[in-house]
Amino acid sequence: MRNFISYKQSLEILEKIDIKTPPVQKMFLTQALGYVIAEDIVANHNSPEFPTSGMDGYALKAEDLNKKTLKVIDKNPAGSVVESIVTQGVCIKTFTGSLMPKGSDTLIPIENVEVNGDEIKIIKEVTAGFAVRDVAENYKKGEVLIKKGTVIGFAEVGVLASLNIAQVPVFVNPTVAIASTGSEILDLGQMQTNDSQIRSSNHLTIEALCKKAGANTIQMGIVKDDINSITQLLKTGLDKADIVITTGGVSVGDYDFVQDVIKDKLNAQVLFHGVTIKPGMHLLAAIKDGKLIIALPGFAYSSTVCAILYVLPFIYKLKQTKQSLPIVKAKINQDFPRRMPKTVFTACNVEYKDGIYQINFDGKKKGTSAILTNMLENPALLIQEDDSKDIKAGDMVDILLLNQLK
Ligand SMILES: Nc1nc2c(c(=O)[nH]1)N[C@H]1C(S)=C(S)[C@@H](COP(=O)(O)OP(=O)(O)OC[C@H]3O[C@@H](n4cnc5c(N)ncnc54)[C@H](O)[C@@H]3O)O[C@H]1N2
Ligand code: MOO
Repeated sequence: MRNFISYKQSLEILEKIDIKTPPVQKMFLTQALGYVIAEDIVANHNSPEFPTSGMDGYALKAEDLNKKTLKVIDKNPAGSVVESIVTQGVCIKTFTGSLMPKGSDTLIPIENVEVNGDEIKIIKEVTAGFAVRDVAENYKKGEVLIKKGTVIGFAEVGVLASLNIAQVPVFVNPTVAIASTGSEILDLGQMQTNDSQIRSSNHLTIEALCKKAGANTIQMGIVKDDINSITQLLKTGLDKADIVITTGGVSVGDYDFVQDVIKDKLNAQVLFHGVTIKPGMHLLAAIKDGKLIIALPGFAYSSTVCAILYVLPFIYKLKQTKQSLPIVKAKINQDFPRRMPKTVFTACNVEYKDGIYQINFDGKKKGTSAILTNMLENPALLIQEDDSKDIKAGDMVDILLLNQLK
């Protein structure tokens, strides 16, 4: 007899799994986008190192701001260091990004002066210290700029570049092996020989989700409902990957062999088999030699939802990030009664309007868990917890933003 557990319990079990810290590798900065930084990144210098001009203009002493005219004694282009010194009554033409010349403390922009030969007349005053970028305005030597566990995005790339870190220490990404089981499913391009055969989408949907989450993937393709083939496939997956995912063959049919293979052939430790969620009630999670096996149901919507709910958070965990699923509040446009004592995930459309997320079910198809097309365009999943009440139009509800999955 299957011992069903709640969604919450199933998440707790996966959260408790002890995992080894992944190895660290050095990655060229240009290749490091999306990887997870394996060390705190500390500034090894002040930025800027010296007072620097933030505008094009004339560097002078603040005490000279009330002088009628000032003599321009030199030019100070960005990229070179001017030797001349600003003394009383003189200024140096200085540009955005140039170091402030010695003796100066204020930059008067070119728009604020009239130029007559080698003299300037101030026509609009500025305050003392104007347009001078202070030492360490951007960051200070010794400051932790990027914390270990951060996913490298565009801003991290820029900050690492400004620190001249060409090789970034990152964690090796986890590897996920994916296979779909079923004697009725065909891979891309495979010849159809009878009417009951359908194209497999699951192995490719899940590969795409895992790749998006930054995992390396091993696509193992399709295998028939045959105990030996499934056993062999799972063994190969366990050899090569940190997580092995299968789809199909986990419910109660005569040909649902995946569970038997996991339990009896591999002698894996089953963490749970059966969760009170819709879709995905037959989901099975097991551990073998420190590797996680997740056997998802065959239906396309079920396997996709369950991969999002279970596989992605486990990838985040293996990657050592604090990433989590993008769950936010949204306003629902219709009543939505509670249908069953399960945690239910229903596809809806989401838009951000009038400062809040709003959901509706326009054009969403009703039927079995086979309907993957409900996840096209601007989809989200409405989450109804197992102990939740009937939802009323206008209520704020929890949704999972599918287009913001990382
Ligand atoms: N008597 C019962 N029958 C079923 C139950 C049940 O409790 N009692 N549960 C239903 C639910 S809920 C689900 S979910 C499915 C899960 O079954 P399996 O995981 O064993 O999956 P299959 O039977 O292999 O396939 C289900 C369905 O999905 C299609 N499929 C399979 N693989 C793919 C693929 N790679 N890409 C696209 N579509 C796929 C397959 O043809 C079936 O139509 O069981 C219910 N039955
Ligand atoms: O468990 Mo199934 O995934 O509900 O359709």
